[in-house]
Amino acid sequence: MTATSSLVPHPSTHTIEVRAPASSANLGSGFDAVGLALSLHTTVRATLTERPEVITNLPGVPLDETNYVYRSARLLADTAGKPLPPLRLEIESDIPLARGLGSSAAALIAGLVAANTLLGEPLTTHELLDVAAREEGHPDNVGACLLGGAIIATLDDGHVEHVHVTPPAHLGVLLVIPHFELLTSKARGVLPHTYTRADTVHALSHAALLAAALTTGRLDLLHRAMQDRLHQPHRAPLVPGLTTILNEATTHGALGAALSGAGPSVLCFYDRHDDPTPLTAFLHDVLHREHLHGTLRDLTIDPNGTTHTTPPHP
Ligand SMILES: Nc1ncnc2c1ncn2[C@@H]1O[C@H](COP(=O)(O)OP(=O)(O)OP(=O)(O)O)[C@@H](O)[C@H]1O
Ligand SMILES: N[C@@H](CCO)C(=O)O
Repeated sequence: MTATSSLVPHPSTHTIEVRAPASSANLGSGFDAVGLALSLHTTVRATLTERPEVITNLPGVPLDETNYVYRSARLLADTAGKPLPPLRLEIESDIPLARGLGSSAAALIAGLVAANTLLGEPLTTHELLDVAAREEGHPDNVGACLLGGAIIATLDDGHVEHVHVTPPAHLGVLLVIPHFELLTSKARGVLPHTYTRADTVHALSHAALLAAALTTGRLDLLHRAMQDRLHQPHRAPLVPGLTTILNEATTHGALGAALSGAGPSVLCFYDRHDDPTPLTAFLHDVLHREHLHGTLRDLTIDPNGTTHTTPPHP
């Protein structure tokens, strides 16, 4: 069922509920190229209405049309060349903001998908991915959020090419989520503008190995493949405990460790066939030693990506 061009809502399509997952970008060496969808979610219920309205459980985000979800819906309408009718947005999220877990990508994708559905699906899924990647500047978080599982992607001239990977079911994800925010803009601001040839060769060889490890399910390669010199060493001063976790997590049972996205969360992969107790004890110990308040979460990989449903009409 499509919305009419006069935007008079059809009773069955005037509300749409979109569920978008969290994501962890980079996985070490896949800077701006690799993303993994995780089992935390932002849910947006969007309704065509008389006046713009935003309701949310998130602290500190705008409650008007400047809200990022609303701006994303407008971006979709502008890209499709259609007017956006006033929306009521009910946003609920358990993705903590500015922790390297793709909260902004989930907000962006949820707004794009909600508006695309309400306006009669003018854009294909791949076009949505292109719009989202152009908006964020990189395809890693938005690709994983939209498609689920893991994504390996490039962004050239505004267009994404990607390979979608379903990681093995026994790949476990432990996350240290510090109780402080780190804006992506700040964590990108500390990165150098140029790199040596040695660092460039290190980066491309490890990113290639990471892509191969993910696509073939070679979990034994993750630790080596996730090694990175492009961003993590430069961001380490912003994230207490990061260097210790990167250097020592595998000796406590991790398959590999990385800064999650732009941080400050830190991700450890582990094998669900193994007992994670030594790894969780180590991570708690790092938090304690660094006097860092944070939460340890054992998450699963979201295989579905962003989904939408039309709730029953009251
Ligand atoms: N559901 C939402 N509604 C409105 N604004 C949001 C929402 N989710 C995120 N944002 C905005 O995005 C900002 C966080 O974006 P930022 O890119 O810095 O971090 P992140 O996406 O959580 O982490 P990363 O990109 O490293 O994975 C928040 O401070 C807030 O302004
Ligand atoms: N690839 C991005 C993810 C955060 O948006 C970065 O590390 O800056």
